[in-house]
Amino acid sequence: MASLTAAGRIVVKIGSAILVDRETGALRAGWLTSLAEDIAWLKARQVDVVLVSSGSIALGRGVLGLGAQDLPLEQSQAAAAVGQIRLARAYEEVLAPHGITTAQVLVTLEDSTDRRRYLNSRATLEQLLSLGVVAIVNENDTIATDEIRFGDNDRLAAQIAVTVGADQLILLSDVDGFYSANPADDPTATRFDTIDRITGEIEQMAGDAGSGLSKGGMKTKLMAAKTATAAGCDMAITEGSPLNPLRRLHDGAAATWFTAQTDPQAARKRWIAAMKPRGTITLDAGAVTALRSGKSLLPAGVAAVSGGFQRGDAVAIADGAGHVLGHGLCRYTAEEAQIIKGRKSQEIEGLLGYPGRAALIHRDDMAL
Ligand SMILES: Nc1ncnc2c1ncn2[C@@H]1O[C@H](COP(=O)(O)OP(=O)(O)O)[C@@H](O)[C@H]1O
Ligand SMILES: N[C@@H](CCC(=O)OP(=O)(O)O)C(=O)O
Repeated sequence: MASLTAAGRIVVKIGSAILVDRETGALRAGWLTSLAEDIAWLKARQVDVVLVSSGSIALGRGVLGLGAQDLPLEQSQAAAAVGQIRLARAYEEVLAPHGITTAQVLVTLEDSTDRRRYLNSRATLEQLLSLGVVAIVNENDTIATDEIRFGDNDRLAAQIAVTVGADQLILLSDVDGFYSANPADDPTATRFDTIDRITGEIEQMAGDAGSGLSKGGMKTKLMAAKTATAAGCDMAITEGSPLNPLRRLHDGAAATWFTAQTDPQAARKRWIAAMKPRGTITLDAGAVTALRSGKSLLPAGVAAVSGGFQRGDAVAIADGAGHVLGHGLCRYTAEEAQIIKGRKSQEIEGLLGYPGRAALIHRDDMAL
């Protein structure tokens, strides 16, 4: 699981606590330089990288002398505005010596819930990736209100990972993984190497953030894991503060990996959809409605058959106007289908000389 260079696309989330020195409120410049080395190393191996970086509020509060206490919303938004410009510049400065161009992308929750905005942000990120640019994504704290905020970059990072179709999401945190209890409070807590399924029991183990600079804690990291893994993306939580954190993870540093869920049924449907159809089955109006409501295709609903397919071949499924609704695997040959089209299931045996199957295309074999 630890191989990062095997991934085509990685989203890396950098938490405030590892980017900003808690004592001084300053950016950890040496560490950021080492992160840039790791990113250049990944990109040299053809891995696309998107960064989701926290730290604007932590940096801004230092510049404005706002102290470490909880800030009212307007003050954290002002701190974010001051800190974000420094944050983006810092990434640009460390990545430019490697010949890497950076971009700043600020998003809000609405950008992922509104389909048009979602498609726009996806297109922009895709364009940046194809140009070799490393996007530095953060929440647009200055315009986000409490109701529409992600509020933590763990979930934002998972959303971005889904948006760009990443293979891996890596959360660089101040802890080296997910423990059976908050290790800051419970020294007997043990770390999970791998979590295949997030159960209620696992959720009970997640506590809040450890440092005053951070927001999410483990609760939001589990939410991120659910989003990412459901979309087929592996997610790791690892200690980010040592130098070269991505190389370390690649070399087997301690981490908790949440494994991507692969839904076999969904994967099968994608496979069917990608198959080249060997013929076309045209439906009558009743069959169109039945298929749309999730039913299998019976011979009675077939109006016409064309092509020369064998049993098990993929066929296009079309409506009476010739619009292709999807693909399916046909359980009969084209010749048999010609014979039984429009007929009731009870008639099949008499027509074909053997009992046959009730469905011409079973709903599990259909991708509409
Ligand atoms: N079950 C747990 N396992 C590990 N850490 C936990 C757990 N529950 C709560 N935590 C706390 O979560 C912190 C990491 O989250 P957070 O402070 O939000 O950091 P980040 O800046 O990386 O988002 C840890 O330092 C730890 O104190
Ligand atoms: N958008 C905020 C992110 C806050 C946040 O999620 O912090 P963290 O828990 O350290 O990842 C900022 O840049 O300060």
